[in-house]
Amino acid sequence: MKVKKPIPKTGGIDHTLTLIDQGFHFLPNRRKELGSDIFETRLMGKKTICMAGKEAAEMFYDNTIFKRKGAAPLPLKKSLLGQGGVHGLDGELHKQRKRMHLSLVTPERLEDMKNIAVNELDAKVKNWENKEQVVLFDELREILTRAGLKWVGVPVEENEVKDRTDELNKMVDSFGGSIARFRQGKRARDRHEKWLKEIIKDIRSGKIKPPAYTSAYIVSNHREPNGKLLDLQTAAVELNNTYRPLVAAAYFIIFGALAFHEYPETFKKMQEDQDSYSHMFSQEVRRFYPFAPAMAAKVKKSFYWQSYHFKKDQLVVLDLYGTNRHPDDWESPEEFIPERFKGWKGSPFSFIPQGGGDFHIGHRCGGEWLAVMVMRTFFKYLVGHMTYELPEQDLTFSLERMPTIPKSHFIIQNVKRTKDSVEELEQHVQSRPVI
Ligand code: HEM
Repeated sequence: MKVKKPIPKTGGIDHTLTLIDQGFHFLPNRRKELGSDIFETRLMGKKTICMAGKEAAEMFYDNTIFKRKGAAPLPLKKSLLGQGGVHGLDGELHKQRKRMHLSLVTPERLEDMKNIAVNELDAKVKNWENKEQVVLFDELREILTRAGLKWVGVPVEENEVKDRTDELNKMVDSFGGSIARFRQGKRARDRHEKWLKEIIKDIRSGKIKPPAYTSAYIVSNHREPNGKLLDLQTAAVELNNTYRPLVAAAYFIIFGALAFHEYPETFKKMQEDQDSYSHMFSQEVRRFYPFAPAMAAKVKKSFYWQSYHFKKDQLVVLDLYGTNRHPDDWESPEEFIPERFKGWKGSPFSFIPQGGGDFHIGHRCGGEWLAVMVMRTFFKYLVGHMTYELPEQDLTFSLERMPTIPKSHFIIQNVKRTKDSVEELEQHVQSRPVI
């Protein structure tokens, strides 16, 4: 007979409101209080095991013992993720769908994205020269929306860009427990999916002909293991999954710009970009600054791990933010040190800002290379292709809000474009693995 070790428990009845209140602090605070990387609590009325650290992540991403069906809360699916998409699939269906997603991010297509995105940025910077002030976060979200839609081959009229940007922003900003933001995110998703469904219909009927290498073409024509096309609703969710998350990179780009300001030595190092500094810096931005707090899965079949019992259908939450800062795996985790990634040979389970483990057979984010590449290119642009000043503003960000961003949204002024072309950035080939 196995000897069961009790999992430490939080007191109280249900901690959903505490989670909403404490945001990124919730899981680390409970772990500290209980002196344990694993604890049991109650969230949204359900008993939930929460855990952090490399070993816990390795177990969490083992899809022979964990499943995603029924794990993500319904509000998250109605606003941020969509219903019926790859995030919630298991087994063969997941593998098949994931292959479709990974087929979209070939090295050539990553380079395409880099070039599209940096040209969109460059075009905007020309306008910024004539503006008194620019709210960088808001502008970046529009730039990435434009770039994402162009890259996936979805046609968008100039007069639609504002609406499409607003919809993606609201979806991405919808998690974290605020009812108002959830409602906005859900309405935005409904509108956006309705628009996408018409486009997919037109692609299927041949009225719109995107190139065969684009997401618009591939997702519209993808067939399920049963040989059928994806139903329209699921196709809209999956097509959206191929560019919506790019908007999340805007959060990290702003945090990188904040790091240039708070750690001025990094600005100079980025200009020199020795030893792929831009890569190390982007990795450290993703490790150090908060975006995705945690992921949820359910136990597929009962098992023991370190003498703790995991019962079938038990809800389990992995602390992504806390794992990226776990003292067992990171030296001085609370310090911003890009050089820690020099020749980094760490574990795919200790550095998990976009999920952990394997891209192909597991749920690790399919857009990680793409996000890092766009981040690197934008950081290089910020230090080498333009100059700007920061006026007085509130650059603090609250760890109680999920997702979070500096309160001022990062205002810049006196913008000058300092190079005539972005050719140098286009030629800087970056599509290398990130893990
Ligand atoms: C900074 C930007 C991004 C962040 C923070 C981010 C974060 C994440 C996270 C936390 C997951 C869930 C991992 C899990 O289920 O355990 C995920 C999954 C996923 N992401 Fe991203 N992501 C980003 C960019 C992208 C981009 C640009 C794309 C597409 C081009 C993308 C496509 C996906 C897909 C398809 C999945 C589902 C993987 C699966 O369930 O197998 N992501 N991402």
